[in-house]
Amino acid sequence: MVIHLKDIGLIRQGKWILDQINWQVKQGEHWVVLGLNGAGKTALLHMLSAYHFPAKGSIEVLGRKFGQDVLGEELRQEIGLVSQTIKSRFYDSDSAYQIVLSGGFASIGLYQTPTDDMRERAQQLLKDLGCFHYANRAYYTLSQGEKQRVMIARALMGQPKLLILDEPTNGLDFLAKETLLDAVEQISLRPDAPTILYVTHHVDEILPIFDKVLMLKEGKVYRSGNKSELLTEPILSSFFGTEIQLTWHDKRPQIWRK
Ligand SMILES: Nc1ncnc2c1ncn2[C@@H]1O[C@H](COP(=O)(O)OP(=O)(O)OP(=O)(O)O)[C@@H](O)[C@H]1O
Repeated sequence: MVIHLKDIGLIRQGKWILDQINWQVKQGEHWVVLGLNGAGKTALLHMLSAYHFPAKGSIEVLGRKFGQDVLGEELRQEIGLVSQTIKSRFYDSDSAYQIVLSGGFASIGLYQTPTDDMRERAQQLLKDLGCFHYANRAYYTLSQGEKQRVMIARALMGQPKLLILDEPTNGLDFLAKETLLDAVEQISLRPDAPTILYVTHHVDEILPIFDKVLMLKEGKVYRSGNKSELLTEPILSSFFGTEIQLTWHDKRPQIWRK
């Protein structure tokens, strides 16, 4: 089991921002976590990465039980997390290559000397993610879409078992978004592919590689399970609280308000 949450509740400032969360992610599955603003998606991800501890329930991630096993840094080395919060912590003057390399040490900034293997791996990842031609450019000179792909390459550097992408297409134009989604698809085909959790509020970003969907609403699991059963007009309409029309193009869903 990659993730096992049993009746999880998380309190912030006296309020249950997550409650009664039951969720199991098995090896080989790729999940989309779908929810509107404020649904609790980021809180859930931070909990999975042991930045937050639940007030109730039990949680196991990558075979580690929270509260029993040693956690924190050790667990985070096995998780590749791409989120706005992480992105804003990088030193702007570092090159794309240095930032990817730093992923091998799970550090912000490069303080240790990378091995030849690490350099080779970083270069290969930059190529795989289509970032090689700007590898030596300072991070701050990159566009949002370029930065985002560098962040994903960095997250893969530590050969994570779990890759969490938190709204990775935020601020990207149509083409940059599609390029990034192509990259996500490619990652799922790698021989060392991690389990991917893709967090979004955009239904059209649910790629065919994602078979499973966790629908979060107001801190609770609205529904979770197979995409084919959950992405229907009645379920999406009641989830979003408005009449939804759903169509599929190339195995990707699109929705409109009726
Ligand atoms: N430290 C905190 N103190 C109080 N409330 C919090 C705290 N952190 C989060 N919340 C609240 O918990 C709820 C869930 O927040 P969260 O950031 O997880 O939502 P989200 O689904 O990621 O939303 P978005 O799509 O807008 O990023 C929100 O109502 C938020 O205001």
